[in-house]
Amino acid sequence: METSSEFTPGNDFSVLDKEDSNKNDISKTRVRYYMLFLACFLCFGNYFIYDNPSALQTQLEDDLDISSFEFGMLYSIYSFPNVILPFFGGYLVDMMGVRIGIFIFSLFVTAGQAIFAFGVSIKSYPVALLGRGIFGCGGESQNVAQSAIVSNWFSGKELSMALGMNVSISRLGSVLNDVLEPALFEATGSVILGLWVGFGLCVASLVCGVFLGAIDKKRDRILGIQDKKLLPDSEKVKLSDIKTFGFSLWMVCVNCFVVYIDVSCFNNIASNYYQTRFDYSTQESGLIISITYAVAAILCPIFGKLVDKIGRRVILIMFSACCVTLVHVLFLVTPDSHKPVYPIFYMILLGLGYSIYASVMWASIPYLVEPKTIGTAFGVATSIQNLGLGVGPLIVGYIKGSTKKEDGYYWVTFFFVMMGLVGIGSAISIYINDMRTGGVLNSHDPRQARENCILSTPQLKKKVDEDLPENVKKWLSSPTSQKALRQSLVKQQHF
Ligand SMILES: C[C@H](NC(=O)[C@@H](N)CCCCN)C(=O)O
Repeated sequence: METSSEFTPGNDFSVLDKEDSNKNDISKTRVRYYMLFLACFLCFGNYFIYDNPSALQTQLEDDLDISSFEFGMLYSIYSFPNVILPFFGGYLVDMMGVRIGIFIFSLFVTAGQAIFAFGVSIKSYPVALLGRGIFGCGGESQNVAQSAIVSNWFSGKELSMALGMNVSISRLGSVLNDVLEPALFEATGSVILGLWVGFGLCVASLVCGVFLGAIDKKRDRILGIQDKKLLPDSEKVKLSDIKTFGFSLWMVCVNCFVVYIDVSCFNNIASNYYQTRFDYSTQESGLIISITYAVAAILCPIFGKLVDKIGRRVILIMFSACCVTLVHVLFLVTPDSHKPVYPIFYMILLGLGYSIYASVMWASIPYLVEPKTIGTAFGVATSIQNLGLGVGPLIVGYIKGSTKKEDGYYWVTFFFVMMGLVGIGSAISIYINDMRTGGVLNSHDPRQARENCILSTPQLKKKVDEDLPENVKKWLSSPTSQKALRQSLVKQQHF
């Protein structure tokens, strides 16, 4: 971690005066729970509409008269731009401020769904595709902005719980889509109503975003946090800040790439997988695959709270990578048969692994980078995740099409096992690096561990010895002053 900030005693003591304004910090009051409630529903519409096509696949293919490949494009056109966009989305969040980001990305999501629903209602595939593309331009970045604003309001002991709540409520959106869309189609015989319900949910999420922004602005005013546009150049986030990202952050990205291939890419093909290998009907397969996200909706906040208490983030990431890999090993050794029960339990295990992973991995990111680059870091991780979600299905499709054993699914499952092993390996490398750099991720108080680690860097010790006047050195030698200094530096986002 760079420790380049100029240390001048005058600045430092005035910094400590800010302690007073922190007494009025509304993020330390009950207001933060209203904030969390709004943040949780910010992406509800997004998750609901993302899987609209899969819930209505047969009907959409009929209505729009499209092939399976063209149907798949409804997802690809969302994913591929997101290899690039969330990175800039995160950068933009850090540069222009999270509030404007939330508003713009939510507009893209809502407008995208309106165009998609309109395209389907006039039976125009190109218009529907355009709508999915516009949704993609905001979908992932909205998620990045959600994580960034929650990380501003919750830290230390509550961050994982808060991010876990986000995933839980968002994934309820996925589950609601699985249940509601087919039911609305049954009731009306048309897919249009369900798509406009999705639009309505996106508008509701947009409204949550507006209120979220208003509360966040109030906090900034109280704390005297400057508008990003007014910050001096040295404080502004630069694209080159990405160079400050350390080994652990990049390994978390590798880990995210492979684990999400194992969870999400498998989920995309799981319906056909269960029908082909285990003879389940379409509806039965749909119900079985919804188990993963339903389990996640229940467990994510629980694991979030647990990890805030016990820390052990890297161990939990390792454990979840093991669960996910075990699921695919079990699929590999399970022979094809007629409606066996045990593969249902595999989905529960996948749900368990995914819940731990989703509530721990994303929440580890803020502790691996400087506070001013949190948005950029979430953006980079999301871009790399989308790279996996973009190429994963192509690799799976290629393997399935070019091998015969178990209808191509044997080697597909083998591929998932390999990805899982890379997940375990990268988690081990994060563990080793974390141990070498102060055990920040595994600590139950990562902020404190990071502060300790920062003040013990050789560069800072050298700076103190060489540059500071005697009276400041004396002041610095007291533990109380050191604690105050550490807290001030972190609050001032010098680190
Ligand atoms: C928490 C995690 N988030 C993501 O995977 C993001 N890429 C957002 C997905 C948004 C869906 N349209 C997750 O959901 O596991």
